[in-house]
Amino acid sequence: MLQVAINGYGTIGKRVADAVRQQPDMEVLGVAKTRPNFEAETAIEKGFALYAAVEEREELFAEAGLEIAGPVEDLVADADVVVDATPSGIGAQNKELYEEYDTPALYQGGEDADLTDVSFNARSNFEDAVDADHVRVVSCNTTGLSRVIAPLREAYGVEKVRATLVRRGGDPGQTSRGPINDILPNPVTIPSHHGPDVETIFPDLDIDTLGMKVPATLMHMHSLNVTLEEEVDAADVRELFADESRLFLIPERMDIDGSGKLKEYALDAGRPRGDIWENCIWEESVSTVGRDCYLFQGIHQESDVVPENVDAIRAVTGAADAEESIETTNETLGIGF
Ligand SMILES: NC(=O)C1=CN([C@@H]2O[C@H](COP(=O)(O)OP(=O)(O)OC[C@H]3O[C@@H](n4cnc5c(N)ncnc54)[C@H](OP(=O)(O)O)[C@@H]3O)[C@@H](O)[C@H]2O)C=CC1
Ligand SMILES: O=C(OP(=O)(O)O)[C@H](O)COP(=O)(O)O
Repeated sequence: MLQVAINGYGTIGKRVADAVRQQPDMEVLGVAKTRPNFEAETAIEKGFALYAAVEEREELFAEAGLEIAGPVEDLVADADVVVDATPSGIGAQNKELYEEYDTPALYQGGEDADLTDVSFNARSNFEDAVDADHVRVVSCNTTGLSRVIAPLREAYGVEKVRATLVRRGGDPGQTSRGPINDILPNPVTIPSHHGPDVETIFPDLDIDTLGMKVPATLMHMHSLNVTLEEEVDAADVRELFADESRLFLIPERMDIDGSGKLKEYALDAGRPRGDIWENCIWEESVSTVGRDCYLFQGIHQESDVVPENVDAIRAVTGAADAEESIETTNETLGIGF
């Protein structure tokens, strides 16, 4: 059994912890936090060993009646792999700690690409992360773009990708985020960081991305134009996507017209926290004009990177190959509506 440490138990960390717990070949050794808020309480209620990420704050947990298993150093020392899911920039500060204990580490998309040798997307470059010591699981948006680009490249070749990303302003719990009543070019400079980030997965890809932020919390929305190297019927592209386990083609008959109904569907389907691990591509939007392919997809920012983290754990520990890992992760989490 792989012993997995989760350092940073917030939006991503708590989801990764639950997903790891469902795997037959790994278990959660413990989770680390800096303060005894509601997430610390639920971690304890779920039976996760809770470690103090900052030694001086350990007594705050005792004052709140929460039992601490030890300092984060103990957790890192005893783990086979650590998933760092701390806020952007903190992962870079933690790298020294993981190196000190010689524990392989995964970082999240908020960290700079040059923090690690490998940026990871299970469908696209699992092998690059095999036995690596430091791997960055790319951001929710980059994951969403990579999952679509990989099969298109393999099947038809891709000349150029142009993507406009309509980004949710913040997660549902991020009460300090905005905009509240505006539409922001964000970043206003072009390309947005997403294009170069996708190139960490596909170094020779020609891609331009533009970003915006809107007053929404549920999901991101991508408008994609991919110029292929050959003319293809839209029906063939739809078939290609239908074979991809982490792409959900929303059928017209479902009458799902946006992120709100997608989330409602996920909740109705019994998904934990209403999570949607798959890219949600509107089937009717998949169109071709000559060599240009177009589509709209919704990306659930809080959860699409969760299965990717589980697969990255297997990659860095050499526990399984891509096909086996993706299959196990999909089956255990229930990926595929
Ligand atoms: N949310 C999203 O949509 C996505 C986020 N990401 C990336 O994932 C990473 C984490 O983001 P997210 O989960 O949203 O962030 P959150 O703020 O929700 O969670 C981060 C957690 O880390 C804890 N933390 C803070 N400082 C430390 C520390 N020094 N050591 C250990 N834990 C600490 C915080 O807990 P405490 O209360 O104890 O301070 C908090 O619960 C970022 O790189 C982000 O860019 C990637 C894809 C999507
Ligand atoms: O990695 C994300 O988005 P991004 O790919 O647009 O940077 C996550 O949705 C987190 O974004 P945030 O930096 O707005 O919290």
